Amino acid sequence: MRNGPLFSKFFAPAKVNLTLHVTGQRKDGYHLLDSLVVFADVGDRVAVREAEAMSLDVSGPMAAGVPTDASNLVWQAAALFDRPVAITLSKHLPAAAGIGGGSSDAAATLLAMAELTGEKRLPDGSVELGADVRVCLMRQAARMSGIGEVVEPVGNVPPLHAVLANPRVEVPTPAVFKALETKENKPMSKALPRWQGTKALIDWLAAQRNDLEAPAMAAEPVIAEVIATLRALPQARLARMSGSGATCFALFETRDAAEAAAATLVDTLPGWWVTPATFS
Ligand SMILES: C[C@@](CO)(OP(=O)(O)O)[C@H](O)COP(=O)(O)OP(=O)(O)OC[C@H]1O[C@@H](n2ccc(N)nc2=O)[C@H](O)[C@@H]1O
Ligand SMILES: Nc1ncnc2c1ncn2[C@@H]1O[C@H](COP(=O)(O)OP(=O)(O)O)[C@@H](O)[C@H]1O
Repeated sequence: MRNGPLFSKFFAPAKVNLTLHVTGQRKDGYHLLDSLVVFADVGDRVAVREAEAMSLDVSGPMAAGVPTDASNLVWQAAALFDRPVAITLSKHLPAAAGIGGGSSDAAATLLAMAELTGEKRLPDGSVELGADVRVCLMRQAARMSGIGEVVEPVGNVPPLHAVLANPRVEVPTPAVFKALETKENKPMSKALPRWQGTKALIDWLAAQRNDLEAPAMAAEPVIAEVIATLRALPQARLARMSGSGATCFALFETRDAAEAAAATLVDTLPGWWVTPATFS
């Protein structure tokens, strides 16, 4: 007996680590993090439809190279529900890019499957699909700690206007963590400030870090070029890498400034993936 709709679809927003402090390493090798995470108004799209057998169709401008079999996280997420579905995944985010494509797609699939099946609880194994899946299920600004399993919503993050840029090099997350020299770095302040608007948030962010920037740049020197290029954009207030890279973001005080800067980059660097975005 079915107890949900025949079809369900969810947006899978890009996850952006505004800060990423690596504060230690567990015995099993996983790293302890302290990260302020936000979500963008750009992302992938996932849809699931009841079917006789599992299938996956991957399309969209960033589909090239994304697995179309059971190794895709959307397939693994849907399979946890024990109900065959036809999945369609429209890729707009670059893969292996530090903006959680796989984790956000997995979270969107879990939400779509829960709607389709009428399940109130997510199946065992859901958050183990990836370290970022828990925060991606929340889909709102959050402070993420532990190895990604501790997620607290942060309610007072003012909207941020940004340009996201990726030089189209894939950076494997494990290699970047492995190359990080100092594993024990300072966390963010215990209590986060109550930012009075976008400018105050950007000023505070400027004093925070992404500890994975240095090892990612050592592996892919073009990331330093991306950050320098973003920093030099008119009205850019801050440029930083997200996650383990190679996607970087520049922050602006207005959406108009972000859109104008993105248009300049698209013209001068046609080989890069570039988009204006608003984070919340
Ligand atoms: C670095 C972060 C920051 O948000 O983002 P991305 O660069 O992936 O977007 C995440 O912690 C990544 O999350 P995710 O990409 O889901 O990680 P997983 O697939 O679970 O782990 C990939 C590998 O990264 C390393 N890893 C991941 C998370 C963590 N806290 N410590 C680690 O050392 C481990 O080597 C692990 O095998
Ligand atoms: N739905 C998916 N989208 C992108 N990559 C996926 C997906 N499912 C599995 N992968 C695999 O996961 C790897 C990491 O991709 P992704 O999750 O986008 O990166 P990151 O860990 O940097 O956020 C890719 O190289 C790809 O082979």
